[in-house]
Amino acid sequence: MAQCVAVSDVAGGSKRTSRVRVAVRLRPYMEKQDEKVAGACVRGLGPKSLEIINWRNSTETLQYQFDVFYGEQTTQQEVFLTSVKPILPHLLNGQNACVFAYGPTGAGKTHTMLGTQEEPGVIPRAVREVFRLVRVQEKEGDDWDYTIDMSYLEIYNEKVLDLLSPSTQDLHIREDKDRNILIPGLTHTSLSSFLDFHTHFIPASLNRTTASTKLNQRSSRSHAILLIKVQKSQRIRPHRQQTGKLYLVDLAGSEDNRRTGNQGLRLKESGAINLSLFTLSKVVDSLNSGVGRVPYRDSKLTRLLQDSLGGSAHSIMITNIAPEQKYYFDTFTALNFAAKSKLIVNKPFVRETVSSTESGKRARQEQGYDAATEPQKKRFKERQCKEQEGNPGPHSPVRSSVLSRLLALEKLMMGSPERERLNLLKTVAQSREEIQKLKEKQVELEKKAQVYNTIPVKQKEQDQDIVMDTKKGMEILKDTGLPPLHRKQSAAAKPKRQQAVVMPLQVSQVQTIQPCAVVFKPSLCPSLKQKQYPEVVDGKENLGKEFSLPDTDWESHLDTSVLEKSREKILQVLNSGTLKDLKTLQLIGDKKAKLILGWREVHGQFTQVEDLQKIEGISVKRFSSFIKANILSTIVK
Ligand SMILES: Nc1ncnc2c1ncn2[C@@H]1O[C@H](COP(=O)(O)OP(=O)(O)OP(=O)(O)O)[C@@H](O)[C@H]1O
Repeated sequence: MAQCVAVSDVAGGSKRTSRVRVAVRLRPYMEKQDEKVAGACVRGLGPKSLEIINWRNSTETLQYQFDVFYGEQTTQQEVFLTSVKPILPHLLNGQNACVFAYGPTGAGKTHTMLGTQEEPGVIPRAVREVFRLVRVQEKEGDDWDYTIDMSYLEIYNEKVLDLLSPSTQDLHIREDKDRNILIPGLTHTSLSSFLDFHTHFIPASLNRTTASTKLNQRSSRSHAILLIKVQKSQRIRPHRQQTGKLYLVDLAGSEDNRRTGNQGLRLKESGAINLSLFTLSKVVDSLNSGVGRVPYRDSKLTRLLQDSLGGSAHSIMITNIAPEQKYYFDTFTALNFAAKSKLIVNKPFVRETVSSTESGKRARQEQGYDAATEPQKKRFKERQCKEQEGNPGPHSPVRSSVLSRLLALEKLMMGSPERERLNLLKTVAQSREEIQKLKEKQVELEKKAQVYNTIPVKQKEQDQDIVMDTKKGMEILKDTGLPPLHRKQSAAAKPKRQQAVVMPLQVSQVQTIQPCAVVFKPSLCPSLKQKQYPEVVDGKENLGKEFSLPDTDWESHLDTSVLEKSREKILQVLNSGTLKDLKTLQLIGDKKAKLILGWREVHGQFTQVEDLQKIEGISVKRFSSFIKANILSTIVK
């Protein structure tokens, strides 16, 4: 019978828990030219900390503390030596270990895990080290026989596919009565050396589903999980057996479909990728809070990683991030996810079996799943090694005292709720002030324009000359395409662009929709001014209140640049707004705002405002009311 023995019981030492170590790796800038122009949005502060601009308030930065921070210059060897090598000896003691690379697409996960021939990554280095450790044990002549085997699978579009025996068959994930996770039919290939591993791994890697997206020429479209199993069997009585499993996981990247340019199948793949990563984050949340059911079953990925997260494994998560401004929100999300994962506590335990009739029977049953595909296993059968799945039992309950200590730490790290609230209030107050100033400026300019209309033509011409004299004025006149009088007004009325750059870190400031100085088509100006638009109650879905311009051609009355600007602003709020920001949009109430946040979490950013129609309950008609209400409210305020 399988016995779970706590490490402390085996070693006789003090009770220890092992938490998931979290490392963050920043990849170098890919385009040096871009680096000079835009600058990085994130930077390291020390060997464990980094900072990123706070998008809510660009005068602040958010600082994060992790177990390790690897800057752009960090080599593959340093990553391996400091984060991965230390956990590998546990495999030879019947414990599990897991290394997984997380992060947005194109941030360097595959580089970290697989690397290149010149710069091999974690996978080849770790497998080589496992063989070295086993050889050392064998040389020392202990009482154990060791065997090493591998399985390699990918989760593509929520299907589990065998990469060692490629087929389109979706393998089922089963759980036995001891809550071990099994995959009947998955190939287990015995390995005799590192070279042997290479022979099987390289062609299998080519079976992995990759495709080109706008952001990454060879983007991984699946989660790849390599499983290395070390089994040891005692030669003498009582013939104990231990199994240690090493999971090496290259997760597919979280994707922002606006930037990946995904469509059709790519979009579907992306949906599956984001959904499983979303579930992964829910699992992490649930483990951290220590309450409720942990939703491992909600995705294949989390089901397979069940014993690596919150379970028995010694885990390290390497979060890969990119420095470019265009990755800002992906980086921000990845860092927050990583900060959550840091709070998980794993309690390692040894999986040990004592050879008996019962265990022998069970081992034969499990072997039945994959014996046909393993000719090399015969070599090891000579050593009379019976396979025993080494999956751990139910995940150890996270100790509440540790959790509360860690949660308190998180609170400190992320800033207290009070502080957050004050910051939000400050932002709202600043926005209101800005709106007020813009309104005043607009009134003032309208007055000037009226006075201007009463000035004799000659005087107007002189004034125009003044504008035309300056280069800037020339550009403005050219841009607006309006008669001189209007042009002059619009040029002056253009709101000062808010400084978006904070040196040395830079980020574009996200603004909630604010009234801006707008350019009406001349014919529309008087009519718009006369119209009375109903106030839409802030944060409520006022479906009954419609603007009185006709539904169909209202856009044709507006200048295209104004329309574009308004749409851009709406899109910006949709993609970056908080729940509160979203509720400032016309016709978006609490429910819709939450649906938008949920959609964003799963699918990434909206490519265009029309994407809103993909959200449940937003029909074509409702969308057209939404767009009309929001554009017009921006203009009329
Ligand atoms: N630390 C690094 N040093 C040098 N180049 C790197 C580093 N990290 C990533 N790169 C390069 O950046 C590009 C994207 O990296 P990679 O393919 O590993 O990203 P990814 O996160 O795995 O993306 P996806 O999820 O789309 O597969 C590759 O050309 C890779 O060689």
